[in-house]
Amino acid sequence: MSTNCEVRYAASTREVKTMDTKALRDEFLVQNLMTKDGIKWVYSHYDRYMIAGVVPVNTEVKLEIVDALKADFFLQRRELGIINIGGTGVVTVDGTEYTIAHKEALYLGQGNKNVSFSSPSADTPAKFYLNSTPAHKAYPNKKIGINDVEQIELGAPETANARTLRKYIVNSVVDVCQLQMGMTTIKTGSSWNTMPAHVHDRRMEVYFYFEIPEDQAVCHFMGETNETRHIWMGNEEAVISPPWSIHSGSGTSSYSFIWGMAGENLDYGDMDVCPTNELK
Ligand SMILES: O=C(O)C(=O)C[C@H](O)C(=O)CO
Ligand SMILES: [Zn+2]
Repeated sequence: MSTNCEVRYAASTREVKTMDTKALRDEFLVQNLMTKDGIKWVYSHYDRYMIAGVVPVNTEVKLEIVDALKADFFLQRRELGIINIGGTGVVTVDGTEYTIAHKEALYLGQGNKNVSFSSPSADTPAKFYLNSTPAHKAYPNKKIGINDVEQIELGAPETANARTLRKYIVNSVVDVCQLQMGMTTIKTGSSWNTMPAHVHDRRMEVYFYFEIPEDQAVCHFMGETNETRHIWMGNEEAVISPPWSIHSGSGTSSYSFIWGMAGENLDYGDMDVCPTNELK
């Protein structure tokens, strides 16, 4: 079993304007996240947000401390959101087992010491997507089943942005310090997520794209509204969105993504919408 952690520093708007394709991808794109029998973390200096994937197949995978945290245990000063995009899995937290089915979630508050991930079936392993943020208070752990999520329909076929947005870890569903997570699925025939685009300088965000067919891709848009950039993304890849950046995408097929964010407030609706015809 292995745990590793890559640290990504925060880039400024001035720096990003000068980046070529490789530099942009190295800075913001996160590939090969879903690690079999191990955990790969990316620690972003934007709001000290941590992103990981774990696919327990043959062994139980422990949530191990990483050096970047300089803590006694992983959740000593952090909270953790977990969404399972694979087969049914089990998360064991200080002796309590939570069975997490496909597209169910678990919130773990600050202070939990022993956390591990396992799959009842190696043929259909769980695929846990993990986001973690600094926490100042210990809120109770909570499983979020499919009936607990807040679901809203957005967009329309006429504007190719019809999609279903599901809020899993938001403060109207579960008490949190700063973490918010949810899932958006684009309807067949539509391609755009988060269009009209928005910026929320109060919060950074991370998108994890999945359910992209093998031979298809999503073009993710980022940057300032008058200086946008794009990153082509494949299945089960994540992209870091700085607080000053738009985050939107258009796929060559339908797809889903998990959004996660943290920062100044817990107000999901706090967004500055960018008029579509003013994007450059
Ligand atoms: O499709 C959308 O719109 C989204 O999923 C938007 C994200 O939830 C978001 O950017 C929240 O700030
Ligand atoms: Zn956003």
